[in-house]
Amino acid sequence: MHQPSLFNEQSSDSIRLKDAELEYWPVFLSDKEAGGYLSKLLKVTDWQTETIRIAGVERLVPRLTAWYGEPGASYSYSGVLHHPTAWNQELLTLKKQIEQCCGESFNSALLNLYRNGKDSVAWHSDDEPELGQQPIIASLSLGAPRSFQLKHKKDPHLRHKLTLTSGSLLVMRGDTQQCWSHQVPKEPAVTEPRINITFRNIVTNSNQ
Ligand SMILES: O=C(O)CCC(=O)C(=O)O
Ligand SMILES: [Fe+2]
Repeated sequence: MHQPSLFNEQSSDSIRLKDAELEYWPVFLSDKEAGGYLSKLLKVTDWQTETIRIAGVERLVPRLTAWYGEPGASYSYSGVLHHPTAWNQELLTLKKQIEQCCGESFNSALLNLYRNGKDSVAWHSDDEPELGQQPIIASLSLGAPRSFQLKHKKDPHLRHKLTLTSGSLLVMRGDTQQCWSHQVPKEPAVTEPRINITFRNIVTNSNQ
């Protein structure tokens, strides 16, 4: 289904999956705009190397991460509490554009840098209590196209795969996080970097 958006010229596709609400804008930003943001954010972002503990063993997370947002939008993942870095101009501009497009507001963003195809994110859902009951997550991709896979938690044969291209926007709503997991698998043939930014709304004392 191809629907023109009310707010910009780009059109979005609804991805029809049981127990999920997914909307995909293949060209939210032009190639040129996306390339500009990619090179700027590669440079200015406060990239961190995180560790996670799996079965008692500390391991490096196979990507770099950064957490931005309003003061107070703290978020714990992998057992660590993250305080946000203040928004920069690029992220504020993107946040505004995305908010207008999808009619939601966000107070924080998680940035992931996949340096090449050896970097990845394993199966998970973004269902931390700080994100509220039915989290709305807007995921912007810049750089190398990567595969994004979804798997139904109760019906694991139900799967879906899409390629997130540079400048694309994927919005996940409703029961998507509760009912589905997602991952970005390793793709050894990919040599170029990719940044993914997920805009999120952390429930804080002032906005609940
Ligand atoms: O890189 C992506 O497309 C997804 C990242 C992701 O799932 C996350 O940050 O929670
Ligand atoms: Fe995620």
